[in-house]
Amino acid sequence: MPQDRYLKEKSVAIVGCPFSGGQRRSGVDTGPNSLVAAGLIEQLQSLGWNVDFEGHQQFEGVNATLAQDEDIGKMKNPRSVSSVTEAVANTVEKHAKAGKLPLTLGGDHSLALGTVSGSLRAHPDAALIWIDAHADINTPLTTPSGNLHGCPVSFLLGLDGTDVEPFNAWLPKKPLLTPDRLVYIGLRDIDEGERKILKENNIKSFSMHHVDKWGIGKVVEMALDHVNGAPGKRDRPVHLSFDVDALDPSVAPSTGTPVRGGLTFREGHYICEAIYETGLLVALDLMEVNPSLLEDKDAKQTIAVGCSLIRSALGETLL
Ligand SMILES: NC(=[NH2+])NCCC[C@H](N)C(=O)O
Ligand SMILES: [Mn+2]
Ligand SMILES: [Mn+2]
Repeated sequence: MPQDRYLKEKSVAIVGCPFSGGQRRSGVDTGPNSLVAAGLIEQLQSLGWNVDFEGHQQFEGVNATLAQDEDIGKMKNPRSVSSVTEAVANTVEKHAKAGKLPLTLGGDHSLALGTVSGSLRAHPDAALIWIDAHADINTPLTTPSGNLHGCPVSFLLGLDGTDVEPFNAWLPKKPLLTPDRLVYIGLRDIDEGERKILKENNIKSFSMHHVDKWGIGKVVEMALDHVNGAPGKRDRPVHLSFDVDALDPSVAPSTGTPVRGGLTFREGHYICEAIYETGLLVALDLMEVNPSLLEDKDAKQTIAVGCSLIRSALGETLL
């Protein structure tokens, strides 16, 4: 049993975020409730975790804001995304500083601007491991869609174009994250502007090509080596942000932006297991589960996979 080095006790705080304003398909806001209704709390308790859950986040007034949230430049719903992510940052920071592991359930991936900000306030040296088909590193200038779920990482790094209203009212002037503490696994759909950003900032990225070439075991090892030094020397806290669309659509079909050629069921779970084994995990996001897409059986399958990824990241093993 690995030691959870940065946690005061074996406590997980569930931060359910019923929010969909970072993209344009409705239903992803019902993800958190579906995961909890599928028995997630009981499952984590049986793994020996204290589970702290006081109901999903309320996001006071967000529906009214969403209804009249005019674009700023290319950004869609900027005020809603900004106020929600600011609130999530405060919640995640509070739990992390209390020595608990915040588990954020999305909702769309724009929420990670909040979760990672919160983690980094509590653990300034933390590394970010981003599992996704997409890099979500567009800036307000490069975004082809205007959807802010494609942009959270650029804000975390403080890239050109991210010093914009309303976000600059709460994001720090000096970014909390540096490119050397970020690594991607699972990429297979990135935009032209993102490709340039990844290159220019030297951001370590393992695409599906690399997973095929080296296998998932080696890829996770290299990812940890990059953000966290060689085994034995690893001590940086890790924030794991998992977009369920990293998995192949045959495994996790109910998500807003599926891309074929993704991680298998086992590859996805292996990543979670290996990161748990480091004992360094301090926060986990499970994002982009959208149960309203497709048929009921696809939704059920995606929710079940979401729960089992979370269990693996929180220590479930076979033997
Ligand atoms: N979190 C996600 N599913 N992101 C998809 C982003 C898609 C595209 N790169 C965009 O910026 O619009
Ligand atoms: Mn994605
Ligand atoms: Mn994503």
